[in-house]
Amino acid sequence: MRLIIGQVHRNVLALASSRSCFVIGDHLPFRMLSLPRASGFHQTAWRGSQTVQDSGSTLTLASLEVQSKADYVKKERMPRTGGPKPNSRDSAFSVKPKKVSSLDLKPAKSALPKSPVVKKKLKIDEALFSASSFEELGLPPLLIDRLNKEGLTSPTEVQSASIPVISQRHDAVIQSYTGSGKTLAYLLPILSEIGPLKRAREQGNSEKRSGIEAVVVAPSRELGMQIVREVEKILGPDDKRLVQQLVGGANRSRQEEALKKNKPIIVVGTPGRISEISAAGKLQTHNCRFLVLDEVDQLLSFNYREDMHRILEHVGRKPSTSSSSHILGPLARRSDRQTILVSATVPFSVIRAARSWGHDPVLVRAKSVVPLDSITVPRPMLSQGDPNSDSPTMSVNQAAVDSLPPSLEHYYCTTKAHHKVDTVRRCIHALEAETVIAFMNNTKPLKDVVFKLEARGMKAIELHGDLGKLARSTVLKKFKAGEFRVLVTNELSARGLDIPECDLVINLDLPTDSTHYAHRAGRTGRLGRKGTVVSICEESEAFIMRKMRKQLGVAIKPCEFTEGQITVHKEEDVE
Ligand SMILES: Nc1ncnc2c1ncn2[C@@H]1O[C@H](COP(=O)(O)OP(=O)(O)OP(=O)(O)O)[C@@H](O)[C@H]1O
Repeated sequence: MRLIIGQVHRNVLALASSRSCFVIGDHLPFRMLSLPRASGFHQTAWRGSQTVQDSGSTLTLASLEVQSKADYVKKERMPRTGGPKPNSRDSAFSVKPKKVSSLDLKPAKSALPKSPVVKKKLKIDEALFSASSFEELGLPPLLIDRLNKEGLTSPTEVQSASIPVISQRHDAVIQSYTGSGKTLAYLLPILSEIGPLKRAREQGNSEKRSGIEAVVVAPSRELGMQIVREVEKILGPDDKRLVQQLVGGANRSRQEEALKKNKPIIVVGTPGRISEISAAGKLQTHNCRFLVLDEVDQLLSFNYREDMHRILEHVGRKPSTSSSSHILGPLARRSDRQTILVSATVPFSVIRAARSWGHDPVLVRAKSVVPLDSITVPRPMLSQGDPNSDSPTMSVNQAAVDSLPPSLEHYYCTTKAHHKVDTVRRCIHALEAETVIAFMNNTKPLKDVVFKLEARGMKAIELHGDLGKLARSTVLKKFKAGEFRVLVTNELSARGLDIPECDLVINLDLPTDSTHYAHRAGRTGRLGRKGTVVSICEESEAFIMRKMRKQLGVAIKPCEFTEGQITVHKEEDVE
């Protein structure tokens, strides 16, 4: 059976008006952002303070020993005066009907294996694209040429909002749902300023810089390499040596040699490797203008504490000779670099961290830009003492809600543990899924599932941290090329991984919370394509799915797979 994913209806009038009037929150006059009029940059007609939710567990900069302003003004949430709520499903889309991106029309790459599975192309949702063009956003002509050569002709909504803000040198937190184009949302304004495609400066107005000008940090090797490919694609074959990967698991001395020989302008890597090479004195980032933390909420977690501390302390910070900077601490030197924090899930702890960098930081979403100072502590945090209030984790859930692409369908089904693999097979057949990512929590049972799927005639391959870097990239290459139908993996692949053809995500083990659910789910439905998420659990775990449905505010429908069909139950039938 085929699933029919309904078109998202859009409120034409509301959005048309949001394009013509740029209403900024009370705290930030329009001129403060000094954005080019022609940018087509806008926000919804939504005024007053915004609330971003807090995570009790995530580390803040303060806990990384970076001084924080910590001025959490406990403002009551202001009523909205009109226009759609920024995170509402409908408001996540623009109005203008547009042509399908030419990316979909691109011929298959010649590097494919000899007999690849011919997969159907999933249609990109054209509504995800912004009304403004790359030209209107003020990108330099050379950069636009390169984008066009790669089939990128229109910016997405979040790119349209981010590019002018970053070009105006604001520190920014970029939040938008998975697969909405956040990588280019920060790379394009950076590559407008550095490297061979940058905008021409008026004579006498050019800043002389040398060395590394941008550092991008990502939590996994896979995501790091994916960002490197994206930069290489834009720089083009002649200049791709100007980006250097510094991911863990790869040969460190080769990376150090490449830094010396190629003189890159941008490095992309994982926290451990970047800080390791920096500590060894082989990576000079004092002149760096941009520091990007992709998947920032994960990077600020405890695991990365020491490495992130070093990166935040060194990137874009001149070695200090005066004693004053020691007295004043990191805030005294923070204006040297522009800091960009990116994630689909932005808990309040990230907002708090970003505030400590100052430099007019703003929160950028697909249709809104607000100063961070106008964002208040979320309601559950204010009412922690209230015995009737939900726990503070409720606040993390809002971040997860914001990150879910609207084009997804969610289901769950129950089965006995030893029938799970059969259920996976029946699910894939019933949904006619061609590119499936199945998530599990542990590595050992994961290998078992691959073995059982293969034994049932389904091409499956494993991806997890026990594999070396080379093996991991080979697995991904093969899976992307269509040699395997199912990728069985763990949390390693939950963030950032971009496999546009993925039409089904299966949770073979339930994710630990709604944030993990959201990131896993986001591996499908990329760029508004259709996507389905099926969680397979035991009867005794069904309550978790019902709880998650409540927290995420999306319909996660109970279902079963029989005779090649999906049967969707009404919730009352199973409760
Ligand atoms: N303007 C554009 N036109 C066409 N395709 C685009 C455009 N911008 C980005 N894409 C493509 O959209 C896909 C998703 O982009 P990207 O990986 O940056 O999403 P994301 O928002 O960072 O997702 P996640 O939150 O999962 O990391 C990629 O394949 C990317 O090449």
